[in-house]
Amino acid sequence: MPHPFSDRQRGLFISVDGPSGAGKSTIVAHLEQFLIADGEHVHTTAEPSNTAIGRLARELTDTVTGPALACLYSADRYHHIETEIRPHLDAGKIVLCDRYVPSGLVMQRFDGVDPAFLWALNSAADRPDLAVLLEADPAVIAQRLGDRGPRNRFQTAPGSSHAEAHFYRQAFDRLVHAGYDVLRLDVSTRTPEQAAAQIRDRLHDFFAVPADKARHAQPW
Ligand SMILES: Nc1ncnc2c1ncn2[C@@H]1O[C@H](COP(=O)(O)OP(=O)(O)OP(=O)(O)O)[C@@H](O)[C@H]1O
Ligand SMILES: Cc1cn([C@H]2C[C@H](O)[C@@H](COP(=O)(O)O)O2)c(=O)[nH]c1=O
Repeated sequence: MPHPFSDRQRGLFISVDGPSGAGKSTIVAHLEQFLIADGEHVHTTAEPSNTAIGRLARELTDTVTGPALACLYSADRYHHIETEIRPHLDAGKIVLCDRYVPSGLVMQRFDGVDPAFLWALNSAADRPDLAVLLEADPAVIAQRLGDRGPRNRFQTAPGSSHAEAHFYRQAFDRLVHAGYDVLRLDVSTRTPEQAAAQIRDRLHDFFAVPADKARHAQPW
């Protein structure tokens, strides 16, 4: 049996992003349960965070647009890193984050914000040990959103699923260029359980790395 993650001196930071309705929250919940069953110490969080800045960002998303909203989300991200993500990593936990930098590179594109500006805002955020990007056929996403109902203004624009898929492809290139370890996972036909199991299997690669040599999330 490989050593449990918890043998590591510092935890692991895993982010999960992807199109609205792709299944991020459902998959993160399954992954958390799998890891807990493996005996790991897990802290699950999300962005926008459950702090004053995060709540403000969520509340203002329908009325504030463009660079102002992008700054609000990145302010929330840096505060979230400082007050929640790093402390739990320092305590040796696996931190699962539902939306992170990739969402910051994608969602504000709907308001026409320059991708270079978005990268400048987000480039100093701690790099996850693994950034999972969910992908799905835009028609499948549109169907899921139709069944569930839109939750934000980004999901109501016609063709939003195709635009979001395009923005995510560009974000993938940016992140890989910046040295992110990215796992792309197509969830068009996988169940959420299958997707979570695949992420857990990918995390097993980290077992093989001795704690003192393990890559830590570093500011980029
Ligand atoms: N792999 C899947 N196959 C079929 N349905 C799924 C799958 N994953 C999620 N769903 C369903 O799609 C809907 C959206 O899932 P979920 O809320 O987890 O997505 P999300 O990416 O977190 O959405 P949002 O970005 O809006 O928060 C839910 O009704 C969920 O049950
Ligand atoms: C991190 C982040 C989030 N958003 C927006 C996108 C959605 O409107 C909400 C999150 O909704 P969820 O159902 O809780 O996933 O926040 C954003 O615009 N930019 C960001 O960086």
